[in-house]
Amino acid sequence: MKLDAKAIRYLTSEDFRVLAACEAGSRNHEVVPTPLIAQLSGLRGGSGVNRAISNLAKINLIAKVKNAKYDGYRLAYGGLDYLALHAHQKSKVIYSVGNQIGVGKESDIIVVAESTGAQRIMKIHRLGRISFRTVKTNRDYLRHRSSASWMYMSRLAAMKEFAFMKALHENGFSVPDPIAQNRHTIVMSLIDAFPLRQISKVADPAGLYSELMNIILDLARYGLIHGDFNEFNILIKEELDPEMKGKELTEEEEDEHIRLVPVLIDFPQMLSVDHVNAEMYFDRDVECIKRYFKRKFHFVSDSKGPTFAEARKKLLKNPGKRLDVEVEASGFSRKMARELEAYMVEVGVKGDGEANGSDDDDDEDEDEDEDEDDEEESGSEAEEASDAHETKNSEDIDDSTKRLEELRVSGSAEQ
Ligand SMILES: Nc1ncnc2c1ncn2[C@@H]1O[C@H](COP(=O)(O)OP(=O)(O)OP(=O)(O)O)[C@@H](O)[C@H]1O
Repeated sequence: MKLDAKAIRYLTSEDFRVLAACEAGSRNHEVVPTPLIAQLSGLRGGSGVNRAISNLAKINLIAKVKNAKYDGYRLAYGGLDYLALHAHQKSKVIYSVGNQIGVGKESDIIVVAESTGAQRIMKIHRLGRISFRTVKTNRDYLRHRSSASWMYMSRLAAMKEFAFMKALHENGFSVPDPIAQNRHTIVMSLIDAFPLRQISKVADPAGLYSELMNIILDLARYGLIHGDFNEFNILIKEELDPEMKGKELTEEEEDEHIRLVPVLIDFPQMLSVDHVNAEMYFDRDVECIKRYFKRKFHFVSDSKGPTFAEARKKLLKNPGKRLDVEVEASGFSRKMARELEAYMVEVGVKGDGEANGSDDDDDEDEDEDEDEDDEEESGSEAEEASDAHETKNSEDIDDSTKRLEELRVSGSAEQ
């Protein structure tokens, strides 16, 4: 399921039309019959369609399936990736594709660039990765689309993440710039930073801790709970104090004037403060930071940390700014939110459900082991991070710049 963009250059506009036809057909066909693909592609003459089909199947963008009644094809993950990439390329959001820098449980994180060479991040949502076989297919939200559900759920996750990132960005929260969304992908600015998980020393843990708690409270003031507020989803940017910029500083002076700026990422599980379990999610976000600071930085705050009641009070003092309501109105409807949530709870995506519960336990064990080494800080947290949370390092990104694959599509000029 890894994205390999190399073959995109050799696809013609005809190939893309057939691929799009396969996508369209799979909305209501488990296996899309070959004649329907031909019809939906709008291409006249069978030979072109057949050539395109065999091309696409050869590079695994579609897969042949023999049904009891007829032969046909289904769109593979790679096919959906190419359709999304092609769309981003046509709208000039992406010009080339570089390294994969992160593999989450439900996403791939890839460095891409626009034509000027400026780097961006593309996040490909892959909700089907935690096999749909674990999901009972008699669920309402899957009943009519059992094979297309990975596509649908991944698209919902991307839509939701983009809508929230946009709302947060517009309201001054420190999040990546949302650039575009297509199908199951979003494109955002690249944050040159490490996840909190990889930061081994913090000069002022109390300061960073209270900043993070303030973010949780600010979100609630805008009607929102992150729902997965943890050391993987908080990137820490190092910024020089504005008044020191442009001055010649020694390394020590520079260290003294560096500020740690948290940038929040990963929003598919965000929820409203009106959610039935809002308090539980709010408390879990707070607890997660408390626990992490204790374990990692041996920091325990004097205060108990914010409560949901306090957050509510803040919200009442600042009525009118409800991003949960704004996002709903912007197109990510309540029905979509429910469908995505039902899926996430069922398969244990994010903080929910049993599957994730056991993950948390694993993480706990792993971190306890780490604790023993903590006195002699190894500084190699990145290597210790689990595969599920493989993360950025600057070398990967530099390396990626050198190896960007251009996305020129042979037929694209005609379109
Ligand atoms: N805009 C960005 N700039 C730089 N790095 C990023 C960006 N977005 C994501 N990353 C990197 O990719 C990693 C995974 O991203 P993210 O948490 O959004 O994916 P995920 O699939 O939800 O992960 P998981 O479910 O495993 O937590 C992050 O920890 C971060 O290191």
